[in-house]
Amino acid sequence: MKQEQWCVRVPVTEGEPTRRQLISDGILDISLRPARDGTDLLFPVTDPARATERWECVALPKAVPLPRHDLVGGIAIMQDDDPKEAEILLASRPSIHTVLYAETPVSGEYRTRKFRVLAGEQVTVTECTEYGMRLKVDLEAAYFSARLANERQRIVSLMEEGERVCDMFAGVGPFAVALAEKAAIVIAGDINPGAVLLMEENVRINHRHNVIPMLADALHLGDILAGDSFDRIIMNLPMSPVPFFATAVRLVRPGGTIHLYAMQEREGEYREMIEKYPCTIAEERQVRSYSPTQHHAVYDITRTG
Ligand SMILES: C[S@@+](CC[C@H](N)C(=O)[O-])C[C@H]1O[C@@H](n2cnc3c(N)ncnc32)[C@H](O)[C@@H]1O
Repeated sequence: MKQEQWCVRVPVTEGEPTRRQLISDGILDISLRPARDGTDLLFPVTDPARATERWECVALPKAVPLPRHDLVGGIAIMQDDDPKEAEILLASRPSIHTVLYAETPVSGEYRTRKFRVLAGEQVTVTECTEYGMRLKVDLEAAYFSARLANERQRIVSLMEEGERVCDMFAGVGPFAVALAEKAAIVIAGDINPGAVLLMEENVRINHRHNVIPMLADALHLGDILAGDSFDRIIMNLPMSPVPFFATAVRLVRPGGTIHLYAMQEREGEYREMIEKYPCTIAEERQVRSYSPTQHHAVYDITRTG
């Protein structure tokens, strides 16, 4: 659609410096495309006093603001229950196949949510990529959050080649598969059979030959893996890690590391509990903020004795 507007005429050779000047003066009309007339360019402006003439310019399509959402592979999870906005979101990128709304918060032993499809395909399954790793997820069947992607890479960077690793709450296997790049072996347990099935698939599609997915209650890992000891333990059950910490200490070798993830309101909240064991805290860091009062923290803990 064409629209008449005040314009500044300049030779094409002066186009770029003029465009920059008009932007810095705050008078370039960005809703219209600059026009060409022979060897001249006409920049639409909002200030008639700076214009040389009126000219017809083509209107640019307006950028549609997208509703707030999280992306996991081809699934967008919207924060509002709004099917009309969901259709806009679905149309915004060809890679989005489904738009979901979470009907419940993350809850229960499996840390899952119930979803309703607002637009697109009736599925909760998708595949995402994280630092080259492919992950098949089913957002309703098993917990998954893409927000720990950087944290997983931090742990990989701390590792030595050939470590023995145990991931006590492995979910669909994002830590296990990522850490397997450097580890000799990763034992990866979860209590949710749906998560373990997806983890097996993720191990396979990423061609890992050193991950053992295991359907197991972490409380029993001390007995299941009796006699084994590990260089590194991942404990990512941030809402309730305390009952499992004794098992983690039992599984890690002296000098080895436990990464304990915890949801906390104040810094150092878990320090006293940790220091009841033969352990020192090498580092405590905030991974991400979770709510106005809580943040997801990680304690890097060394077993001393
Ligand atoms: C917060 S999720 C973390 C999953 C995964 N580590 C990740 O980063 O995506 C916690 C996982 O612990 C599992 N879980 C809960 N209680 C458990 C238990 N007693 N033993 C083993 N796994 C458990 C849940 O099924 C869930 O998959």
